[in-house]
Amino acid sequence: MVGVEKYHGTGNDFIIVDADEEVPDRRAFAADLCDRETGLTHPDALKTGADGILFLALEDEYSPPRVVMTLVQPDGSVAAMCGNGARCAAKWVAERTGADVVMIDTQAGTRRAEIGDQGVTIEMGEPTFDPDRVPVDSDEPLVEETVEGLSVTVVNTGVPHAVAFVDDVTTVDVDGIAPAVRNADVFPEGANVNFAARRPDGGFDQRTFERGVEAETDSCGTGAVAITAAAERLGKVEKGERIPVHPPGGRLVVQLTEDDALLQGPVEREFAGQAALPDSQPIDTDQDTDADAIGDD
Ligand SMILES: N[C@@H](CCC[C@H](N)C(=O)O)C(=O)O
Repeated sequence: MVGVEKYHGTGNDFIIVDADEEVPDRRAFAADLCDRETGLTHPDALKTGADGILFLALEDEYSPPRVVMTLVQPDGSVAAMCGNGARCAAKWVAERTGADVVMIDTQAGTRRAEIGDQGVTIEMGEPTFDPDRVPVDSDEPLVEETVEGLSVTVVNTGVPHAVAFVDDVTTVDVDGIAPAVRNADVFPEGANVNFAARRPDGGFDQRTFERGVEAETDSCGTGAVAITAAAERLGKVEKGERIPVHPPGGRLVVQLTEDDALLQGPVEREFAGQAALPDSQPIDTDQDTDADAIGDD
């Protein structure tokens, strides 16, 4: 059995596993436990399954403490970054160490997180529209360009995102529209697909179809930052403003600075328990289970 905990950030839910646990096949483990019908459940679980598994390697000899975060998604892919996952990881470290600042090592870079009265705030790095860095198969940034019939602005906020501004997110057929955009040839590594609509409070409603989950999720932190960055690029908001972004699972706040983006919101711990390895995964104590042992898909 493997010790697991469950956290969520505005409904984007993650199973957290200490990287010291023996999990020989992380992809199979993620597919098994994240399944929304048959995956991990518990009396205190808000939902069966999860949007991914965070394998966390705590390095508490540092001050502030550091943690190496590896997100394995339900389809077995490893995402370079996850805004809500990183916020959950920061809270997990804070609960173990008492620290209110945590450094999170991700494949997209090291990110600083602060745990406080307003929830967990993470420095997400500077969003980029550079076609080589999103990446997109184009010489120019994609700003209000049509992809598979949808007008999108494309930005990397740790992972690639396409953002479509619409009048009302509630009427969008996300499952009908997003998969073709997510898989469009112009995105060599795929893209997450976001729909955003202006709110009277100056913020945005958000719905996101996530790569790796291959479904709409209740929240996406890198998506909230992508919406705000695209809005700034299009002159809808300004740097320095605190922009409320409302995914179906709650409320996030994004603030763009000259060279960074702050993402803030609540994080909840649901439960701790044990999970069985899939039948094909006998524990082999000789196997390497370092975070690096699993590569990008
Ligand atoms: N939900 C995450 C994003 C996770 C990564 C994404 N699915 C991808 O593969 O790019 C977030 O909160 O940012």
